Amino acid sequence: MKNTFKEVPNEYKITSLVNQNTYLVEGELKEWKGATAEVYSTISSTENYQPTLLGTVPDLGENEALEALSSAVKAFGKGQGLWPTMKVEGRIAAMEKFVVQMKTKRTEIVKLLMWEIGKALADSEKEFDRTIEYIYDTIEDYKQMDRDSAKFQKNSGVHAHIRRGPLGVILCLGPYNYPLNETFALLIPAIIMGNTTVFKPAKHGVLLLTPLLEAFRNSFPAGVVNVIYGRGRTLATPIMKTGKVDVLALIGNSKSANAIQENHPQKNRLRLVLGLEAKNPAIVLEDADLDLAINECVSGATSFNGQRCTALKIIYVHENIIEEFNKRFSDKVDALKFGNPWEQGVELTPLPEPGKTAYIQELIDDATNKGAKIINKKGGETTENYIFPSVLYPVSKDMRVYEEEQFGPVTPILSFKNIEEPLDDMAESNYGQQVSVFGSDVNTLSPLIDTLVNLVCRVNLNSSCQRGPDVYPFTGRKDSAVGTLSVHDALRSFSIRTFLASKDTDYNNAILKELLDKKTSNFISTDYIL
Ligand SMILES: O=C[C@H](O)COP(=O)(O)O
Repeated sequence: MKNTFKEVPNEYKITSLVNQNTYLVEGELKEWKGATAEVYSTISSTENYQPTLLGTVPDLGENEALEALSSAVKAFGKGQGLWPTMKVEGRIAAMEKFVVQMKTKRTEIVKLLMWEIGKALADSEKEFDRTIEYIYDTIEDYKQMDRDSAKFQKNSGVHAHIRRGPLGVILCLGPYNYPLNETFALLIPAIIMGNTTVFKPAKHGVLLLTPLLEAFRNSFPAGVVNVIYGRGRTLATPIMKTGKVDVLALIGNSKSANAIQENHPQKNRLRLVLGLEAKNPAIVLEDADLDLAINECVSGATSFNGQRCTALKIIYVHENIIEEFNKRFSDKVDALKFGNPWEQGVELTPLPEPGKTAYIQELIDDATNKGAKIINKKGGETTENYIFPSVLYPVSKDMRVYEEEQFGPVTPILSFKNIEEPLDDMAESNYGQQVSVFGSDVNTLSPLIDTLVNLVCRVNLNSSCQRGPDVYPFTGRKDSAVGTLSVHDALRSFSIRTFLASKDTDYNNAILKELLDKKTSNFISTDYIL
């Protein structure tokens, strides 16, 4: 593939470096005078290819990691802190103050999203807007929490008033592919539920948080949000070793999650909220609408270059339609447009991880050495920062691309004769997030869907896999997830149901009435007196 360099339009040029020289602890943006790490984009600003320097971030060490932890521990204050005891209205006001400021940073953040992780303009804007919506929806859901779910023994002689309480100190680690939206899918519900947090952004997609640090600082009480920069393990290891982290919230891979949680001295006490790998399959049945199936499979496998945990990472096609499917799928992949994120109609964009093209090439070499072919014409063509999507067929179980989560532009295809073949593979897989099934006969689909829901957590009928809308539960079986995210579920994942109980006497009832009449009580009131 030719180098497709095009002059960067003025509005998207990097005119000044983002030199982030502070980190956020105890409500203070502390100046850092030690070592820094340079942040590069794999997108070139010049015709002769070279990565573009975007700025620097502090390369913090153990002392600063522990300082951030102490700040969060102090803010939680053994349950007595200002934030965990604050009334619902106070927390909502703080979150609203934050989101109002965040909205003013859209242009700046969208531009950094494009440069830092190569996300196309329209998708970067979508990520920003989706995150704003996520915050507002979270606030609304928080107001309504538990109003429809409390059940207590009637006529027990005891009144119960329910609330959701915080869990304590949360260590949050976000992913590079959604450095804003998925990171905030952890951080926002964790904060609003009254927890205090230490947050380390991903290596790519780190500078785009700079415009938000002041908003974090001035919206929440000191120590509620602490933001540190540096290498994940260097910072997370000493933090976990203290045993003072109550929840590890991470979106990334299970290897990192395991290594980090291992350091906690009382692992049984540590709660986990994890979004991990997936290998979501598409199953294309013989009677599928092929136009629809191919369109959905191409976008499902290639959007954001396959760097989505929800991407279609393996495709099973019935043997009677495999030839036609492969031909049309490959042609459609070859027609995808590669370019810089701000280019009109761009569908494939530079990969932010410099080593990614080599890894994808390894998977391709391994598969082709074992008998698969690259069946699309442009498959495997490279530039300095990209490798064009390869469509591999026939893929077998001894190939790495069958097993590994490629998280990049390569799509393995297998054919099947009996539906038990893909179903058995799914049952044996280490993952269990979602599946897409394409077909039209309800008599076939109905029992199939009944089985699929036992293997994964979301079945997409005649459509590709995705996380949204963000109010839907987002989780997975086996190594794909621990806990559930989404607007509604994350509030529950980051809290515990607690209640105030009192014997049904005139004396208690008088006190309760006064307590609950206070509009700002964290306890949901009379609805729950049974
Ligand atoms: O990387 C995993 C994301 O949760 C994918 O989200 P998405 O389906 O909205 O692209």
